[in-house]
Amino acid sequence: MIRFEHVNKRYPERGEALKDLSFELAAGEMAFLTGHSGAGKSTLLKLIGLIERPTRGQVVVDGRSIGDLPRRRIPFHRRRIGMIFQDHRLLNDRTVYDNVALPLAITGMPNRDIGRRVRAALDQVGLLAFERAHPVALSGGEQQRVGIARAIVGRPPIILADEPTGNLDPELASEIYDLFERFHEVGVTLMIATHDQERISRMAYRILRLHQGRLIADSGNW
Ligand SMILES: Nc1ncnc2c1ncn2[C@@H]1O[C@H](COP(=O)(O)OP(=O)(O)OP(=O)(O)O)[C@@H](O)[C@H]1O
Repeated sequence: MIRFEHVNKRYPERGEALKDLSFELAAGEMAFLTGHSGAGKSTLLKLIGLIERPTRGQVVVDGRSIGDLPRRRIPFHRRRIGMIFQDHRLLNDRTVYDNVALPLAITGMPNRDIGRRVRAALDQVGLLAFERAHPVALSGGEQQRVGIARAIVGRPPIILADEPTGNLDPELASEIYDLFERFHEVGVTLMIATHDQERISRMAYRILRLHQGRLIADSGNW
């Protein structure tokens, strides 16, 4: 589903963020990505989402090398990926409904279909009652779940999460990880970047560990 082949990423002003990175994530697999701050976790996720492009090597998603994907194909590629960020990046002047509807609205989907999809996504994250609320009126955990609803509303086969629970207390974080496991159970491919060592060792999924841009451990290959 996702394959890195000898990938390097160099930021002109900072040097190499990823070095000779190779791994493969199978369809339906759930994996954690960990490592110190600055190890390259966000960069790796950005390469999959085509927010950044590799300097060398290939990133293959769904059997297609995305490095040379024409600009006009990028929106279609991104629609297959739900991205979740630590700071959830919600629009505070829009309702919860509008925030979740946004990725569908820009595809030109009819409003009736959008309504059905948005309510299904909000139901999955347990926020159906909040569709008219504004994000500021919600708790941190609820806001994060709105961000998750927005990521899944297009039913992407891949979910990438970058420190999705960094600002949440352990109980709220557990709720978010329960959700990820539910997505995993229905066949979504997930990669979750986190510093939360205690949780990832307890949850017993594959762990990819970066250190200074190199993959230094991969429990899937042990
Ligand atoms: N847009 C950018 N421009 C220049 N350098 C960058 C950019 N993004 C990341 N870097 C650099 O690349 C390296 C890897 O950063 P990255 O954000 O991928 O690490 P990370 O493991 O996600 O860190 P954290 O856990 O702190 O989020 C760091 O040295 C960082 O300063």
